[in-house]
Amino acid sequence: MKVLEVKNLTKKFDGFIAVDNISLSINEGEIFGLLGPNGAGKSTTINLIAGLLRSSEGEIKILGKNNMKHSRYTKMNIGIVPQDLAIYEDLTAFENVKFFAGLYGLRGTELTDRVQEALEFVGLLDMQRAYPKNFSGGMKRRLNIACAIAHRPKLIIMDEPTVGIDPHSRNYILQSIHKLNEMGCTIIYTSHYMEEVEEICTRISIMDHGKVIAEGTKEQLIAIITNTKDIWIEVKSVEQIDIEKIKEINGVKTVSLDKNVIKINSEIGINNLNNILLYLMNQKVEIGSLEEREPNLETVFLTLTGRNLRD
Ligand SMILES: Nc1ncnc2c1ncn2[C@@H]1O[C@H](COP(=O)(O)OP(=O)(O)OP(=O)(O)O)[C@@H](O)[C@H]1O
Repeated sequence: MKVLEVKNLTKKFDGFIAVDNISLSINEGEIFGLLGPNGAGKSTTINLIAGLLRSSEGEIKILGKNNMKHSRYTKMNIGIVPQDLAIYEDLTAFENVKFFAGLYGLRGTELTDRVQEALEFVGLLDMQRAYPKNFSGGMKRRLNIACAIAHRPKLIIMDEPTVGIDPHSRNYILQSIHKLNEMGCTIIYTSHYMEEVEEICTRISIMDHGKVIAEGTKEQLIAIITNTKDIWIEVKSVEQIDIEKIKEINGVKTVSLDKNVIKINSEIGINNLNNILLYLMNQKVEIGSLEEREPNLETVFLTLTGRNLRD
């Protein structure tokens, strides 16, 4: 069953195109990743799906129904974990989840049970009477998730839920996504962290400048650049390096600098390592280490756009 169908979706803000004619189709049970740098249009897409923004063009169907014409039905079936925390500091953890679950029409003991179930799910049941103002960033984020799931939505949308939180909470959140998925929820997960998307998502759309530039499983996306390899060279200093000169070396497809690591994507079958090293030696660059790596989604993004995901 299709949980979400997006057809030719476009959103303009005063003439600026934030989402540019994208189409997506997400099946029940998927953990779908929207990967892209800041400003790619991920949050706008999510706000359109959630019915918080009206599209300029295109159609969105959730569980087969148009999200604007059947807004109550679709809202009942979606849980949104927004990028910016949406919790009330002067309500307890319990009252926060109760407030959001109440908006979905839950009442009485069913409401109390669902609130406690959601708090238990995110590991905050012991803290139900505490006020979130005393919570760590990760705990607030987990409370935000509890608020989004208490009404047991079929589709859960998480907008960069691990930004700025400690590793313990991060792992907790990633594990909870797997658990929600095992319980039958379909998940849309946006991030500009390639590692997370690679780790948890069954299928991924790469967005840039409002467009979907590639879509598939991690393996399918990497197959786009299967005839290449990555060479990472750690150097002591980068001042003497001219990236454009390395790009001119036969077989080199992309070159980027990540602090003091030169990341080169190069065609397989062309032995150009000597030339690359020769260039660096001529520039009197001291080499710390050299590593050949399997390409990952970062390389896919760089190959497709010429830029790093986290520029
Ligand atoms: N209400 C708005 N009015 C005008 N421009 C907007 C509005 N909302 C978003 N934009 C612009 O649309 C583009 C896409 O923004 P969006 O927040 O969807 O990107 P994103 O991929 O979610 O990035 P981030 O991770 O930074 O949130 C950006 O250039 C942003 O400045």
